[in-house]
This record gives sequence, structure tokens and C-alpha cells, in this order.
Amino acid sequence: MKLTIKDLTKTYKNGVKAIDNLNLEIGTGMFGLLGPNGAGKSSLMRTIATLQSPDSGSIEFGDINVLDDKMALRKVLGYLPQSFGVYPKMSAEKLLDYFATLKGVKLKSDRAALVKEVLEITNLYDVRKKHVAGYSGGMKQRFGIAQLLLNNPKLIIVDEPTAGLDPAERHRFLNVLREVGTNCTVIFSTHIVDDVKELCNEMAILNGGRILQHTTPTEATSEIEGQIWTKIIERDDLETNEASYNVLSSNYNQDNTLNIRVHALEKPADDFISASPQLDDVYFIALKQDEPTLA
Ligand SMILES: Nc1ncnc2c1ncn2[C@@H]1O[C@H](COP(=O)(O)OP(=O)(O)OP(=O)(O)O)[C@@H](O)[C@H]1O
Repeated sequence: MKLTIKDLTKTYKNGVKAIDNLNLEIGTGMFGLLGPNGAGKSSLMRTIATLQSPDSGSIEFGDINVLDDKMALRKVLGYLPQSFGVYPKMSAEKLLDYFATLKGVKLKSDRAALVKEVLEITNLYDVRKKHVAGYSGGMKQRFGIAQLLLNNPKLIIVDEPTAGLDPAERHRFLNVLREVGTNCTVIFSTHIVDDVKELCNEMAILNGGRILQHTTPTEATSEIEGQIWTKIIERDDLETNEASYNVLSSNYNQDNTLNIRVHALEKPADDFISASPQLDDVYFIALKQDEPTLA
């Protein structure tokens, strides 16, 4: 099912325009919404999830008019917010069984089968007897996914789920999402470029409430093939280089020198060497092009 967002705008009471005339189409699979802090990712996700209303625009999911029929969307939605509640001292298995009861699954055996299934998908089956309150951050995030899977959602929205997870937990979480994303639409927001690179078949870069680029990771990197250049410089020379070249990023080497990456259609100077484009380059180019130019 396709999610279609048209001319969406949201200005908060304090005057911040968090969503600025945004248009986007999202199909089945993993969709990555990439943007820096304050780009408007949470605002957009909360709006799609019917938790807040936009000032204008429309959102459709399949044949559901999301803004007119919030209940219809909620029936097929699974939403994992950036941070979510405190859990009681109850085992994951019991808590999920309780949620399944609330959802109306009357037969104990049906609930047991459903709970087992979602625990297995989220890799929590082995720790099903442990209290959720004692789970690590990553396990809690996966439990959040288990909980929303009980509803068999068609649209899953996860807001910055990997923030604060250690690398191993992050990988486990991404693997779970990858599996879940095979048969529904998953929108996943992050400011971590690698999350999108590893997981998403489609992506959009968001900044200032606007979509700067809607693309696929492969297409985006191949478009800037031959335009990325690197050079090793002394730390103190960064400012000079920034003044002369379009420096996208700089990373320290062990000897305290810097490795800079520059975007240019042609080799900027003899001491640069060509580098293969990465998704980070795509992201930084998009953000730099969006910077207000000083008149
Ligand atoms: N309830 C609110 N009232 C007023 N301003 C808000 C509100 N929520 C968000 N904002 C502002 O709207 C802009 C977009 O915020 P939003 O949280 O949607 O961005 P984000 O991309 O999710 O960023 P982050 O990663 O920091 O959560 C920011 O300038 C933020 O300060």
C-alpha cells in the first residue's frame, strides 16, 4: 500500500514551521527518513501517525484518507515513538499476552501463538521470562516492535530507534526491522547515515521541514560518481581548505592530520585524489546546498 503526502504544512504556536509544503510518496518496504536534529522528522511522523494535525495538506494510505479518518489509519498503524513509557515489573511474555487480551484475542491458545510469533521475530524469545523493566535499551526497542506487531500493522513508523543503542544492539534492532519490512511499509527516521545505508531501499533527506532529495542509496551515490575528492592536510590548514573548496567532511588520522572529502565536478587541485562516493557525501552535499547563502 502506498502512502501519499501532499502539500503538508505545520507551524507550531511558537512560529516554528516544522513541516514546509512537503510532498512525498512512500511504497512498501523500508523507507529511511534522514535528517539532522530539528529537521522535522518527529513532526512528520507524529502527523502521519495522527497524533497531531497539520495546518494544511493531505495524507493518504492506500484508500484511507488519514486526516479525515484517523481511526481507520490507527487500525493498520504501528507507531514506535522516540521514547516510550515505563514498563511494569512483568515478563515480556505476560505483558504481551495482556496487550493481546486488550486487543481482543479471546482464546488463550491464540494469544500464546501470537505472542510466541512476535517474540521470535524480535529475537526476544529466549528472554521472554525476564521483566521488561530490566531489559537493555535495545531489548526495550525490540519489545516495542513486538508490541506493535500484535496488531499486524500495514504501516509501521519508528522514530529514531537506534539513537543511544550500542553497535551490537543497533545491529540486532536493524535486523528485526529488516525482517518486519518485507511485507509492509516501514518509515524509519534517523540522523545516522549508516542506518539508512544498511537498511533502506528508499530514502529521503529532510531539512527545515522540506524534502531535499528523494532517492535510493545506490542511485544517490552513483549520481556523484567522479565528484568526490580527498586529501590529507594538517589540522591548522582546515580553514584555508574550507575557504577554497567545498569540504563535506573531515576526519582525524592517527598522526593528527586530517582527511578531508571535497565535492567538485572536476579535480580541485593536483594534490587531491579521487574517492568512491559514500552515502555520507550525498547527505552532506544535500545539507550544504540547503544552507542559506549570504547575500
Ligand atoms: N510541540 C512543539 N512546539 C513547538 N516547536 C516544536 C514542537 N515540536 C517540535 N518543535 C520544533 O519543530 C522543529 C522540528 O522538530 P522535530 O522534533 O520534528 O525535528 P526532528 O527532525 O525530529 O529532530 P530531533 O531529531 O531533534 O527530534 C524544531 O525546530 C523543534 O524545535
